[in-house]
Amino acid sequence: MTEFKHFINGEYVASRSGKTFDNRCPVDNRLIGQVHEAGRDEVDAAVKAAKAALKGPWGQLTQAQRTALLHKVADRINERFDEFLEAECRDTGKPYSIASHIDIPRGAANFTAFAETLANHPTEGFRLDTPDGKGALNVGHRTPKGVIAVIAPWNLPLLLMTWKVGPALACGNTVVVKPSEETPATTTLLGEVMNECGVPPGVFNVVHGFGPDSAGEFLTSHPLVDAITFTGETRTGEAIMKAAAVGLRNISLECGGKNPGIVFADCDLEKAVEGTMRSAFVNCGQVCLGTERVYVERPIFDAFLARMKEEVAKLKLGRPQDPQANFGPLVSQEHRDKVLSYYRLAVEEGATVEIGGGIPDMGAELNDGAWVEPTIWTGLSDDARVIREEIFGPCCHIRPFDSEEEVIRLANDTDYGLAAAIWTESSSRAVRVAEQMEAGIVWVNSWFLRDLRTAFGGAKQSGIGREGGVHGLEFYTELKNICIKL
Ligand SMILES: NC(=O)c1ccc[n+]([C@@H]2O[C@H](COP(=O)([O-])OP(=O)(O)OC[C@H]3O[C@@H](n4cnc5c(N)ncnc54)[C@H](O)[C@@H]3O)[C@@H](O)[C@H]2O)c1
Ligand SMILES: O=C/C=C/C=C(\O)C(=O)O
Repeated sequence: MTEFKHFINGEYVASRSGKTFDNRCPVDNRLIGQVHEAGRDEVDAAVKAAKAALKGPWGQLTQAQRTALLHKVADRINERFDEFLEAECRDTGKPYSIASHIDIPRGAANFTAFAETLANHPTEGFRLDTPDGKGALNVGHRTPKGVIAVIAPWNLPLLLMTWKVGPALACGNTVVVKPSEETPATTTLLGEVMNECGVPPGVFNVVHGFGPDSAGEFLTSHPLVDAITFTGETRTGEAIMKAAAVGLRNISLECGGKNPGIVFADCDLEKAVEGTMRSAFVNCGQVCLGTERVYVERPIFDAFLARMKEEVAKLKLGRPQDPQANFGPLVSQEHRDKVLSYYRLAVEEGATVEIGGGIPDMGAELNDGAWVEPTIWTGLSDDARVIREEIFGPCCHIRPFDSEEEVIRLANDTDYGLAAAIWTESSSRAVRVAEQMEAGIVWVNSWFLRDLRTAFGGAKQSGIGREGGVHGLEFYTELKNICIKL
């Protein structure tokens, strides 16, 4: 039985209260271990350790030394690749075949990419004319923001946590991470890696627990936290924004989506099917950028739907270790209840269930797991809740459209604005439509093709701020202008 402790000031520590909660594997619902739940004491100790570390050896490192240290962290994750893979797949149930080429490599790359990008970013300078003719020089000088609270979700635990810890450390901050209560393993393991690499104590801290009235709330309301970066649901983002208002702390919020896929009749049908399949079903549909609303131009609607159904029927459900498996369970029983409630709601709202819609029979050993069938619906009205609310499961609704104008209106008719995917062989149409999408990220003839130098974030209720590349600098550093009179 594994015990997940907090990682504070370079040491694994238990909760003083002795309070723990169960960690279960969604493949078969077996108990993996016990997770210590942080109270205010542990959160306070972690934040104070992070604050103190800013003034310790970490704060004395040059940018080049920090960059080298973060490369070492990435290398060590890669050396311990199999342990990270095993831990991540045990917590989430996702197939090794997927986590081994997305989650774990990106977990390592998030350290190297941001260390390099941020180390090589020029500073701003302006020469100012003055009445005496001698002038002045303005130089932008960046310093770390301080202690960053990182609140992470469960769908891509290592990837989404390091996506924030990487740039935060590259900029010289210290962090206190609160991983999701569903997925404590890889964040805990990263503590060992930090120690092995010689990252000074207090630079990377982890506290476990839930959100409200638990570690999440204690951390985001702690007065010594200088800024909060969050990935998760929009409603949680609202709570975090309120917590950050006290003391006027900065926030970066990456929240939910209800992303459209737009398939034009002039697309390469096979490419569109392959991409839409991934965008709706990879990671059991638990990707914020995933497509839950698919709009297909009427002349190819029947052909597209038929091909999608064929491909869904071929998805291979199985244990993470099964090399053939490309579809795992949802993250938890609780999340399965939510997704199944939408499966029922879709029928009540008048959907035609084209494929799936229920619980698969996985056999005696796996039937207690959080499995659901990959599902396609048609026939819902545009105001159905299933069309408007984020489900975060392996499902999508496919609807025909007749004109570019109509599909732009439909795609944007949502409170969210995270991502969109457009499938067309016409580059002028692709650009025209992409420019009109109310979304932070638009893919043309692809999906989840990520360049870490680019801006990442959401429009409307999908978030506030942009991270990625140099964009994170605005959040992770304080920009000071130094004006030197000559
Ligand atoms: N935009 C993005 O980049 C992105 C990426 C991945 C996931 N997501 C979104 O995340 C959601 C799924 O993840 P989830 O269910 O873990 O999200 P969630 O909002 O339930 O939880 C995220 C984290 O917030 C913590 N939390 C909850 N309430 C809190 C509070 N009041 N104060 C402080 N912390 C609190 C949780 O314990 C967890 O660690 C989906 O909505 C998905 O779209 C967005
Ligand atoms: O579930 C959401 C996935 C987000 C992906 C990233 O943040 C990324 O690729 O950096």
